Amino acid sequence: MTAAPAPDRQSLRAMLILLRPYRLRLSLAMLAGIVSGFAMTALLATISTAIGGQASAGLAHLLLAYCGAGLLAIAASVISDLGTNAVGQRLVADLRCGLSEQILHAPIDQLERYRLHRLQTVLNGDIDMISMFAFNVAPLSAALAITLGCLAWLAWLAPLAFLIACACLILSALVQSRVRDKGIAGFERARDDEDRLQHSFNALALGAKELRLDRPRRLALFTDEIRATAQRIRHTQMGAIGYYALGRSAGSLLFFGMIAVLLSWRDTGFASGAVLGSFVLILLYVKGPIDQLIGTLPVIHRAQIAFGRIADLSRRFHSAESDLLTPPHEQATPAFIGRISLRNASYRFTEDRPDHRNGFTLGPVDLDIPQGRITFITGDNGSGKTTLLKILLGLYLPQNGALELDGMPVTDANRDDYRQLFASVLSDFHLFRQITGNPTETQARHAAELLDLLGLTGKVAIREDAFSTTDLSTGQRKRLAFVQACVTGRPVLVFDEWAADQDPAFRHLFYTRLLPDLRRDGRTLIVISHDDRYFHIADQRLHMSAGRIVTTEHADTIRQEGLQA
Ligand SMILES: Nc1ncnc2c1ncn2[C@@H]1O[C@H](COP(=O)(O)OP(=O)(O)OP(=O)(O)O)[C@@H](O)[C@H]1O
Repeated sequence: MTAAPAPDRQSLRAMLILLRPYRLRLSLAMLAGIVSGFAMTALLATISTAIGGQASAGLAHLLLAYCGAGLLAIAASVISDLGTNAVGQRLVADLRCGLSEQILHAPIDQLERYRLHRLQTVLNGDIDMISMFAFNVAPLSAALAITLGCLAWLAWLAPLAFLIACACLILSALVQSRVRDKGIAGFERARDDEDRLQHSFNALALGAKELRLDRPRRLALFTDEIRATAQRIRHTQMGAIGYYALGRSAGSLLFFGMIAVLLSWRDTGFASGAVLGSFVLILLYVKGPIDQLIGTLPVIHRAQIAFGRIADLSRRFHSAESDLLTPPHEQATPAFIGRISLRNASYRFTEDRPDHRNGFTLGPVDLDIPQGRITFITGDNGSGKTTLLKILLGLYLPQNGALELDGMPVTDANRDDYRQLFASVLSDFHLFRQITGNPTETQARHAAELLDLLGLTGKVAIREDAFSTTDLSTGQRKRLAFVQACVTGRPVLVFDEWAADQDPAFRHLFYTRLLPDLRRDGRTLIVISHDDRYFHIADQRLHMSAGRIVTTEHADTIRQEGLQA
């Protein structure tokens, strides 16, 4: 697994790029926050003037200024909060949709390499972090405005005391910047561990049965992975937050020290007692916004990491196909006339698995899948049958050679139309309850017939274009997936070891009735099979070994062999 880039300038840039579409609204919300902050400062100045008795204007004037500033502070703060909330909600919704769009467009092999658990952490954890950040932006701008406004007021009130306060704040900022780097490094390590934890959570949920049966594995998963990672995250986050808390405490110490110094110089005459009183009062008030600014730093830094991860995901998924979400009526599905072919095609897994150190190369392969015929792909485990199937389905792009439909190359421009020719039941299929593409009455009737033939009547019904349930046994689920594939009306049907989970009766039915019926209907069938008893029903058999097609047999030969056997 490759680590994502560090949250340096790159992730800051990623953050700014992702925020770019919202810059106007965000700026307005921040502007409202700044107005609210300055109005609050004006309110404080009015109070300070009243306390110090420095007002040349009358009390009525002061009261008017007080009410005006107060109302403006409240109104601007409400506008700022609502504005930030709107931007935050929109940003999160857009990120969710944008990432889903990217995943729907991502080439399948890139998705497989990225891994499910890492996708889950980005889609959940990182987006949550960004929404937290978004809700902190406007209050942050108000806090900044209050801080700046108060500092300006303090400078006017007592310039010498202001210089002392500035020296103290600069020292405090230096301390904060030292702890920031340590904190960020901790957050980055914790974010890597979040990926690991999600991986373990998936094992927990998906491997529940195996874990219940296997005590050593269960203990290892819980103790060495989940507990160890959760504790490591706890320690790392605590350490990182601890650095921020340390910096904040050092800042507070300096702050209170400064107030003590100022008060102890009260009698040296650098400011009158009343002015000093107002000065300290405002200083104490401004400590709140300053703490808020400092307290939000961890959120900003963690959001920066999250923005970096999202940008990293976008960088990894490169798709040359840009219209996968175009509504169907704008897409022309090509009429399927003849054959699907591979010409000198090869594919290599670019990232080696630990159990396959030298990688796996399929091909070069030359083949033709004739229309309206049954093609079997056979061969040992690991010989490349599923990989070949994924290339034929247009899911993996051959790195060399070409995939052709009726002699015309399948390209980025027409690959998605090409894929719409297929319906499949792959070995790791996902069974959707919804029947795809609003089935017609004839299709629904066909589905009901198939459900009956496959022994599913009484278990599954069709209601409102969906199957009533998918809670079935493994073999039944595969039979239901078969029904799904057949009723789509797609011209090419693909089955990856479909019969492997079926009892002898359904296996027999599949090879001797269902496949021949589909061929009679003009469907083209590509079937991965290990059932040598039924090889004779194929019109063509491609036998694979070590990534190559080593023999291609046609109907006559296959049937002759079948008879001899
Ligand atoms: N995503 C992947 N990344 C790296 N290597 C892979 C990946 N998927 C498959 N392989 C490797 O490619 C080889 C061919 O796998 P494939 O699934 O095509 O074989 P198969 O003939 O369908 O096997 P089986 O009969 O067991 O289903 C295997 O050695 C496998 O380790």
